Amino acid sequence: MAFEQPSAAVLTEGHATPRKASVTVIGAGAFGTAVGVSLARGGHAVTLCCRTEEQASAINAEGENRNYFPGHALPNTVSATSRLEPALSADVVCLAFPAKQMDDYVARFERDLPPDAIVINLVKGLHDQTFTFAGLFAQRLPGVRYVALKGPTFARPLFNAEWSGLTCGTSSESARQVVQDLFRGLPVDLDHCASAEAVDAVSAIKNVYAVVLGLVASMGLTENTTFLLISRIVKEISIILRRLGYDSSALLCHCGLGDTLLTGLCDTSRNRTLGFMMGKGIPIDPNRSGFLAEGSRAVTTLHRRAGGPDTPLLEAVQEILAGHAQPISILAILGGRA
Ligand SMILES: NC(=O)C1=CN([C@@H]2O[C@H](COP(=O)(O)OP(=O)(O)OC[C@H]3O[C@@H](n4cnc5c(N)ncnc54)[C@H](OP(=O)(O)O)[C@@H]3O)[C@@H](O)[C@H]2O)C=CC1
Ligand SMILES: O=C(CO)COP(=O)(O)O
Repeated sequence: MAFEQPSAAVLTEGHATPRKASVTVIGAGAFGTAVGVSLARGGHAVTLCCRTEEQASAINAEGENRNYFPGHALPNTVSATSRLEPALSADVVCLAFPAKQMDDYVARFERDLPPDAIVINLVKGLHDQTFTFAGLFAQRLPGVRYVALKGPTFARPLFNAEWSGLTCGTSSESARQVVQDLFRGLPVDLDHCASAEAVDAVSAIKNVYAVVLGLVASMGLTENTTFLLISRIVKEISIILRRLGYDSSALLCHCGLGDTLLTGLCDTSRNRTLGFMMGKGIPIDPNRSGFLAEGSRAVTTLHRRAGGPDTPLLEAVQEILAGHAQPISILAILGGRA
């Protein structure tokens, strides 16, 4: 599928009338495809960067991403490639791959990404050394205008153009403007947080607590107990954000409470499903292909950096996910006081 790339550097600071942008989305999975399709509907030219040439060729030949959205035609301004380097000169580069791949991609960005690029990070995870990906980019790619774009947004409803909310976490005013221009006219409500670190942190932390809610749901608890748990989860998340020195107002943005509830309460969530299946004693490999439950990985970093006696749910889920405690042990926490 061929299309004309719009000229480079369109959405620049101070531009009076936003023009259409070229957007690269790295990761042609569920969320990368959904975001790419949304932006294409807004008139932008989108390149999906696939892991394999086989997938890229199939998308270009068939006009659909049959691995993730079979039977759904992609807009003709979406194309696919497996060649990363040329795609990095787009106006905007979106990241939508598993968190564990971030170090590899950052190494490639150091080599091939324009130093003042705009990077929109959709990945929800933590980094062993810098904790947030915002911190990683600040350290390794300091010229890059980094945006953490996270929200209560399952891929399929976004793909289906249902109204969704996203938080634009960035300290760059020009990048914020670009994100607003990108989503103009689309069914996406954007709110803003000046701390990309806080947005990154909260969107990874909520995955861990979605596992907790899945565990407890598997034990058939009532509404009261579920919402007691939610109340305690919100307290733990705010304790963690304060302890790490992040702006806890991110909890009130779409990426905070909204995503904690979406992921923790909806069966579509992979993180909640992981907890639910563990609670039921059904063996599940959180690393198996096609089931990306980021909370299972983030929990170790989160626990090491922010765990303490005042975060007993985090302590419990870390032990359970590490195989050191039985899922039922989560119930012992519910009677305690924060
Ligand atoms: N910002 C937001 O609101 C949201 C963010 N997310 C986050 O986005 C990220 C991606 O999630 P999602 O799209 O749902 O996941 P999927 O599993 O649907 O897609 C993952 C993508 O990453 C690729 N991938 C898998 N393994 C590797 C690897 N080793 N190296 C390079 N690429 C790889 C996959 O390629 P292949 O198909 O070849 O396996 C696929 O393109 C996650 O961090 C998730 O938490 C998810 C939903 C909402
Ligand atoms: O982050 C998500 C929705 O906002 C997706 O949640 P899961 O990764 O748990 O499926």
